[in-house]
Amino acid sequence: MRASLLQVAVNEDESVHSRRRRVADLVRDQAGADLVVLPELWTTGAFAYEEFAAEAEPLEGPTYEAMAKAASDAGVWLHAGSVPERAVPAGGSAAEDAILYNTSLVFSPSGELAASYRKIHRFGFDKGEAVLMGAGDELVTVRLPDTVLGVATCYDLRFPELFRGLVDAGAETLVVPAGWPERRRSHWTLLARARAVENQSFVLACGTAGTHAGVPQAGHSIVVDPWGEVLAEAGPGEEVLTVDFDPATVAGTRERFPALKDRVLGLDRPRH
Ligand SMILES: O=C(O)CCC(=O)C(=O)O
Repeated sequence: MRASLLQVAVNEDESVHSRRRRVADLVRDQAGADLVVLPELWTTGAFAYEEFAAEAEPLEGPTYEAMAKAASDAGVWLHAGSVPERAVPAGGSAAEDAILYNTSLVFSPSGELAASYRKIHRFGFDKGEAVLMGAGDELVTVRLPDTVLGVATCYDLRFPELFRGLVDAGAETLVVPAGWPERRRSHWTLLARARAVENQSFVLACGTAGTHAGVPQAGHSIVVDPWGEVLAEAGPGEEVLTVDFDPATVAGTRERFPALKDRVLGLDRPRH
């Protein structure tokens, strides 16, 4: 299986509109890949908190439309990274009751929406995304012809129980779009490898490059195999990271080294 991770540079000198067009062309250039992956919030930048409300889109907004078309033009599965989604709860009125979510979109090679995922763990503690956006509450997996994707977003990478849930739901390839900052790059690489080893799964983690809102991005998108070996790693700038991998390695690794079978469940609750 061939995957291309598009490590997009998100800089303020490019408008959201131009970047959307540029990224759609980049996706089209990947015809021949099986899966293309984009980063988190690449339209605005993950740290451009002041842009979220202005650039938020309904689920089927301009990014959805551009990415659905790019996926079908290229004939690829596309994890289109995430967008700031503006959602109006049932019974609410559009302007006042809208909630923003950090929502990932996955398209099939015919341009149909195969899945969407609202980021569960919001980053920022008492500011930024954590206060500006709502939290998702559903785990999402996507069945491709040769593997099952489990999807998570950026800060989710720090929460191993989410990934265990994805593995329990059948995931074999964990896809993590991100806007990870350079100052914590060592955590990014370490956590991507840890999630791969402990879940005996491939990890495809795609970050952004460039600097926005004063936050230099880490780049260094990474693909890790179920044994924790790094198959490919990008540098710091905009880059297309292409890797060929065999999804059957997951079943082989889980069979030869069946650590997942030795799990003791319920340890997250006190016993006494
Ligand atoms: O956990 C981190 O260090 C970075 C997380 C982050 O930047 C995000 O989730 O947007």
